[in-house]
Amino acid sequence: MDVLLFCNIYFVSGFRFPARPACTTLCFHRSIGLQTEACVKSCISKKSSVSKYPSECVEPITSFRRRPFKWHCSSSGAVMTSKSEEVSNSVLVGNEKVGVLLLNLGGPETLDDVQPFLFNLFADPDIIRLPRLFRFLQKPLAQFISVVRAPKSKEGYASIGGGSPLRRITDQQAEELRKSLIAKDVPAKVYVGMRYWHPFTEEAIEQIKRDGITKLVVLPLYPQFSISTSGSSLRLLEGIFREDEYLVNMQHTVIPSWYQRQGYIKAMANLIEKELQKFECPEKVTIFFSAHGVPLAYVEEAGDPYKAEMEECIDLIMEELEKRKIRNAYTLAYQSRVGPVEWLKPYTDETIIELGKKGASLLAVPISFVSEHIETLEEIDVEYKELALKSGVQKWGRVPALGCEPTFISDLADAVIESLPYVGAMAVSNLEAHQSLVPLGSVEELLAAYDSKRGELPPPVIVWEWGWTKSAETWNGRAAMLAVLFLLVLEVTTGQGFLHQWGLSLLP
Ligand SMILES: C=CC1=C(C)c2cc3[nH]c(cc4nc(cc5[nH]c(cc1n2)c(C)c5CCC(=O)O)C(CCC(=O)O)=C4C)c(C)c3C=C
Ligand SMILES: [Fe+2]
Repeated sequence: MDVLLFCNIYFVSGFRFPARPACTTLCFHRSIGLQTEACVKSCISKKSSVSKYPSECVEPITSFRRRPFKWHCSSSGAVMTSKSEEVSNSVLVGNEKVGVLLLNLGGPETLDDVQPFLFNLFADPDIIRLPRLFRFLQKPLAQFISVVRAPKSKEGYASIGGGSPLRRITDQQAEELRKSLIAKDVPAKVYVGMRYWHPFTEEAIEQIKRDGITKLVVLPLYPQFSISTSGSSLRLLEGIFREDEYLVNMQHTVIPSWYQRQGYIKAMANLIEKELQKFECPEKVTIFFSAHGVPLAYVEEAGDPYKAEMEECIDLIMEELEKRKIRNAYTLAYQSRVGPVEWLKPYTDETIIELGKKGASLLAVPISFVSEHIETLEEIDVEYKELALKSGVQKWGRVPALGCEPTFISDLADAVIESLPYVGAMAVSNLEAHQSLVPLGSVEELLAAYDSKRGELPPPVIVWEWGWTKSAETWNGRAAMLAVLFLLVLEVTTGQGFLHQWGLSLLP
């Protein structure tokens, strides 16, 4: 059986995030992203007719209270700096030192890094999710898949200069954010913590401890929340926090997603507007949003808010463009699927072919990530462009990733500043409640907040259905795994199993 298929069965069967009642603190914090009003507005005023995705909307959270406030450097009004390098990069509110932790994916810096990077990625239980009973297989499986996939990935990285630009760009973003915060009278030290490659999140945390940071804002560099990206990084962080005495006492807060922020939306609209001008007839161009995909089961079974946030984000960008009298056709598709299971649809390649048949001109907009990376530089700029031109697309263009675009960086700084008054507010109550130490609760609670309407998530497989159905596939997969496990145990304990009979005994 294809190993990826085998694993992907458990993308379906393994996921379950028990929903808990949405807590007010979670919703409250979402005010940093100005989520609810914007969402309702965008749902009411969907004017564009060519959107290919269902026009549903994230349910506004009823317990939300917008608390209008203006950031004052501290309640005492004092922002203290010191001459020492360590302290000069930190804001002291009273005696507190402030840090910002940017979370990102990380990428291989050389071709030799590719396989170990892939191993780290596939060893992540939020990327390949095995049921508890089979967790011991996570690392061997990750080893196998990473070795099998490495040659293809290496080709891609070789074609973009032999490594990922992610570390360089994220470091630049961190530096620009630091400068922007200083310019806004909020000096803070900015750290980068990658999930799958250097500098690892653990390394960033060690530095945070060495620097004696006492107030931390955690900011995933993904505009939209997904279990597989921000969720995975937050889960890791939660584990680190739980086991560390220093971190237990450090006040912190998390900005889980920020796609709805005005500054981000405006920055995206600016880039799109500028690229459209490069076409002969800008108004005839279809704006083609291409988001990184996730397996469908993440959204349908696990309640990942990623798809809903993506759609809302695009509505907000189109509304902003409309205000500028730009009323182009637009569409959203999902790219970069891995393995044979169903991912979010429509797929980018299939959509390009469809639009090519109509002779459209396309402006590709990478939407789920804020730096250039292998999937913009290779997949979009080379593979999809080639496919587009071959399929009849008239003209092709691509909007650059945001990188260090000033409006965007300034908005990230504003998000950090707006979150500061809440740093620690939740950590204390969490501590008292002996709950998660990452504010906004655990990832499960975070998801529950996004999923407030449904209350309880349906189990992955509700009832048995006859025929070639998802439930049949899942249960067959589970039965097959159990049978293999049983036979292996038999083999090892008795030395008389099927391998022995075939002359392939595991025992000497
Ligand atoms: C929001 C962005 C991303 C989501 C969602 C996401 C989910 C996801 N990814 C994989 C598998 C792979 N991703 C790889 C690289 C990669 N992924 C993202 C972003 C998201 N992934 C980025 C920005 C990058 C590129 C990093 C870089 O080095 O430039 C790779 C490795 C590259 C390759 O071999 O294609 C894999 C594999 C899964 C399975 C998944 C959801 C479950
Ligand atoms: Fe990915």
